[in-house]
Amino acid sequence: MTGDRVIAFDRVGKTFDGGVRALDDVSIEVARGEVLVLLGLSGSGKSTLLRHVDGLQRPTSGNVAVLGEDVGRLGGGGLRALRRRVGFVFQQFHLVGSLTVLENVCTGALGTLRGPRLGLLSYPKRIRHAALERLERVGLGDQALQRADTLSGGQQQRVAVARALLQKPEILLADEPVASLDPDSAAQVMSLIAEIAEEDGLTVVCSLHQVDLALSWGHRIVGLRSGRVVLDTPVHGLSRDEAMSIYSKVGTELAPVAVS
Ligand SMILES: Nc1ncnc2c1ncn2[C@@H]1O[C@H](COP(=O)(O)OP(=O)(O)OP(=O)(O)O)[C@@H](O)[C@H]1O
Repeated sequence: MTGDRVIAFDRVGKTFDGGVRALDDVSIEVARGEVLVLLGLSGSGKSTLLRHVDGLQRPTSGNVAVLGEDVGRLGGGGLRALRRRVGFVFQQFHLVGSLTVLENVCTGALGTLRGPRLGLLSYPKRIRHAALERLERVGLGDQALQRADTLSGGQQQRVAVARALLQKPEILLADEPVASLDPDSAAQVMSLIAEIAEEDGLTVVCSLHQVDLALSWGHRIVGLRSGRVVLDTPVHGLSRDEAMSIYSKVGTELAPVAVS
């Protein structure tokens, strides 16, 4: 790993109230521009790991460093500043269906604006322009003034990606961003994310359940099982069977593979 590392988990453990050990001794580093895909069974800790990157959750033990900040030690102001540099896309797109597509993208700037906003014109012109530019980038410039709930699922997720990109994040977190989409739309959204990552040098950490998409669009796969890293390897040269073995519930644990 070079000095261009933007995320570093050092022996991170997370135990929730009630005793669930969601992350167990997780150490991973992510380089700038890398597209890292998290794979693992439901409940293996993928969402919990993502939520530690922008401080939505804090480790019980170990250390999380993101963009040079020790996330566990950040206070409210520090966390808000970090979150302006880290975009998040979720499985459920979290758009406001009754608002236009463009206004939904504008809401991505709310963290930088004072006071509430009501209506598209309440956003500064520079924000509206930037939002339209992001929409064009995801291929939805023509739909800017449509209600968000008139779009297909794939289109809505592309709006959510545009919203996440509004603040020019350095890291994009995506928690099962294509789980609700049909295979074609899923491939489109993943290809879009990978393309933008490549063009902007954006670092992406994305959880997926679709191994084929992970192999097509990821640079590297980290496999989690019961909160532990059981596979950490570049996608190049990884077979589908090796990737699928993350999901086997029985048998020996896979040895973590060192990443150069
Ligand atoms: N806030 C919480 N309080 C208590 N337990 C939690 C909390 N969040 C997650 N867990 C538990 O931590 C473990 C890991 O959950 P997590 O959501 O990170 O898994 P996941 O791999 O993202 O699953 P999925 O693929 O279903 O989204 C699970 O056992 C889950 O029930």
